[in-house]
Amino acid sequence: MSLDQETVARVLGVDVPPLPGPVVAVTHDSRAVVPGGAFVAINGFTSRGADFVPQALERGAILIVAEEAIDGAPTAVVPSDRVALAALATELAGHPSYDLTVYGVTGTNGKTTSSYVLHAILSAAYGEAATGLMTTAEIIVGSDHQVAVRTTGEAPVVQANLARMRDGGVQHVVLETSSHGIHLHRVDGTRYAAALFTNLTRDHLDLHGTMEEYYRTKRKLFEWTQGPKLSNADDEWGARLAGEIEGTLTFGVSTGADYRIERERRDGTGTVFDLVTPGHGTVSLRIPLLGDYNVHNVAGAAGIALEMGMSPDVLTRAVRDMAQVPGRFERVPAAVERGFEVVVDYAHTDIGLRAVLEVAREVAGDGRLLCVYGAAGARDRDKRPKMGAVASELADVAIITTDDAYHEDPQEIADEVMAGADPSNTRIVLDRRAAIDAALHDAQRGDVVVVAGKGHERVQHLADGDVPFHDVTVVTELLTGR
Ligand SMILES: CC(=O)N[C@H]1[C@@H](OP(=O)(O)OP(=O)(O)OC[C@H]2O[C@@H](n3ccc(=O)[nH]c3=O)[C@H](O)[C@@H]2O)O[C@H](CO)[C@@H](O)[C@@H]1O[C@H](C)C(=O)N[C@@H](C)C(=O)N[C@H](CCC(=O)O)C(=O)O
Ligand SMILES: Nc1ncnc2c1ncn2[C@@H]1O[C@H](COP(=O)(O)OP(=O)(O)OP(=O)(O)O)[C@@H](O)[C@H]1O
Repeated sequence: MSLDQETVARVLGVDVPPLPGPVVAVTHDSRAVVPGGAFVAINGFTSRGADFVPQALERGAILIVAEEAIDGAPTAVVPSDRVALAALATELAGHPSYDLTVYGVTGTNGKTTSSYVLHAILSAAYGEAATGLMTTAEIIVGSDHQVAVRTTGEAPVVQANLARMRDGGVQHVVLETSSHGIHLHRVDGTRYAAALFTNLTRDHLDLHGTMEEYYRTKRKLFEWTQGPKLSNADDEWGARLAGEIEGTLTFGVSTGADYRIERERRDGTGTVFDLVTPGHGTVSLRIPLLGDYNVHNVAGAAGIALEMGMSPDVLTRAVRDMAQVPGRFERVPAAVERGFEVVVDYAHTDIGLRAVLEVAREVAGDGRLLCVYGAAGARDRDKRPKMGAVASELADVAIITTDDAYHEDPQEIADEVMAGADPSNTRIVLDRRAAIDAALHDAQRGDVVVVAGKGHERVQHLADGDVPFHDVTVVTELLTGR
């Protein structure tokens, strides 16, 4: 689709300079401009889009959109660059969300897992070809899986993917919606048919300033959604959300929850629990996932599915048979043959690490728990010693290694983690492959090895550049000698 000058002016609500032809595409990145495209020059956190206008023009941009006039460039001056980006991207894509049923999932933790669970239920109900998923880990369109870059991509990415889904025959889409996505207008123009809120804990305050602002940002998703809305009754902010947004139902173990979790218990490699529902009585669910938090993730997704008219039978089958979520307590099959477990998990904070190690400790039973982990560079240094303390407390053997160090020195990061650790059960092996190898050599029958921090990710970001690295692949290679 392309947009003539009149349409661009209508969509942006401002005057647009004469154009040599229709606008065929829009982007916020000068490096991605195509001839006949529009470039939205965003005033970013670190650089000014205006500085990239010459490059955009060189690449064939016919329109610049910015919050201020730019000398020598055909500019439409708009009140908000990011709002304009989303408006043009949505119009160019033909408002795809209006032809789809979009399920939004938000919250600090559990978004990706809940999104995968909901996607599994939708696939069981409507068929794989009719379902799509956009998460931190993957973008799935029918049977096509692609590794994702952002949780919620920039508006042109979100809209292009929704359009691709619509054009490919998809009808039901789960859209993991981060607070960055909402705050930075990446999902403006997207119509949500249903919304799920998992929980809210301290995070991303660099962007939102206060917890109150962080909460209000997430709440917008519920303000936009016309259809079923479900929130976590066991979470302070989730309970508040249900009280503030009319028509919001709740899930959780709390007595008053509309979808109530009861009789949760471990069952071999999974968990069994009852979901007491408002419309379908008690539904017994068996899930191949461990940990209380996953029972919450499944309960939320299940509640949304039932509210959207899916049957308890489909739901029960779907969650029983669901595949592993990439990088979330993902068990590596090659280890099982050796008589121990290797679990790859995305936990990259002290809270996440504690959650995963507690579950792994239960799985290990009388066996030992080994943990390979590290802290990322370029962000939140406070958590480093805390991660060290948690790993020493819960694991028998802890190996600190390199995560995404970015521009920082991996040794210095490791030393900061070590400062909180107990040196009697912790050592540093900076090379991530060597650290994993050391843990695998040490592991014996009945032990559990947790490789934490990078989950589904396929790249390690280091000062010298990006290096391909995928924990599950590396573990498999080391175990099978390939
Ligand atoms: C903190 C944050 O969200 N930053 C976003 C912000 O970056 P920024 O303002 O620093 O951008 P900038 O580098 O100053 O550049 C300004 C503009 O110049 C453009 N540019 C830049 C260089 C160039 O050569 N040409 C060019 O046109 C950039 O595309 C950008 O539009 O605007 C950029 C584009 O508009 C985003 O890509 C970028 O996301 C960065 C990459 C990021 O890491 N975001 C993370 C924190 C994020 O969004 N995470 C959430 C998940 C959170 C969670 O749940 O854990 C997510 O949804 O993924
Ligand atoms: N409901 C939950 N409550 C608390 N912790 C959780 C919950 N679900 C998952 N976790 C922990 O957080 C980690 C990340 O889970 P998940 O990817 O589902 O969350 P997320 O919100 O999508 O986070 P991200 O956007 O960073 O991927 C898991 O590996 C697990 O350790």
